Amino acid sequence: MIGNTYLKVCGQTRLEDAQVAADLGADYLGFILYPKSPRYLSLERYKEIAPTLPAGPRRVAVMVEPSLEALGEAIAAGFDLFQIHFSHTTSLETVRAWSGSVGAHRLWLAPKLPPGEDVPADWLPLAATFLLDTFHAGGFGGSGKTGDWGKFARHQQTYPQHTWILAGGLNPDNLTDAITASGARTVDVNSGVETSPGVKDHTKLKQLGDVLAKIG
Ligand SMILES: O=C(O)c1ccccc1NCC(=O)[C@H](O)[C@H](O)COP(=O)(O)O
Repeated sequence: MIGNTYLKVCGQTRLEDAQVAADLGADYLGFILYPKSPRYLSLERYKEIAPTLPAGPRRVAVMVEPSLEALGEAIAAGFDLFQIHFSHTTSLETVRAWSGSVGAHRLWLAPKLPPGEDVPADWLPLAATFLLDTFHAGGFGGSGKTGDWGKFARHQQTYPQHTWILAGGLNPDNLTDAITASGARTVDVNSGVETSPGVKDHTKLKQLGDVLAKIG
């Protein structure tokens, strides 16, 4: 936690970036196990670096519509939390199976919600945490574009028993406005603190830490 805000730094591929994020006070490190992502890290590579990753932050497996087998492999690799991106048309049965597999307390649901669509009430008991990312038709995450901060605020106010994570295009320049407008207590950063996909910009990360400390 930096100030009063929990921080996830996503798209980790390098030990040195994970260390800088941890030194800053990041609560979560995200590893994208999705081959189509430019920040893809194979599970094999994750297992290689896992023993030398900084001890503090919790490790989040970021997956897209995983099979139960793939989810099982991520569980076996020792991740703490499981962030699943998925189409809003995914069946309730599928979401229920993910929840049953990892447990609602370890599941972060990241639905790809088109503008105007809210999180369906049916999904709420299936995960303790929801990550609201920017909708972009061509992909599932890492868009670099900011989303609907008002929609985030409404969900967080309506369902305070859940943890809500704001994602999408956040960077040191817009973070203060984003937190003010959304009321987010947990934020996810990715391309806004990179020099290139999968490579974190240590100067921007430190700037981000300063911004969060100033917000308090
Ligand atoms: O970042 C990706 O490439 C990605 C691809 C597929 C699924 C998820 C992905 N990222 C997950 C995240 O949690 C990102 O941090 C989130 O989408 C925000 O990214 P950005 O807009 O770059 O800040």
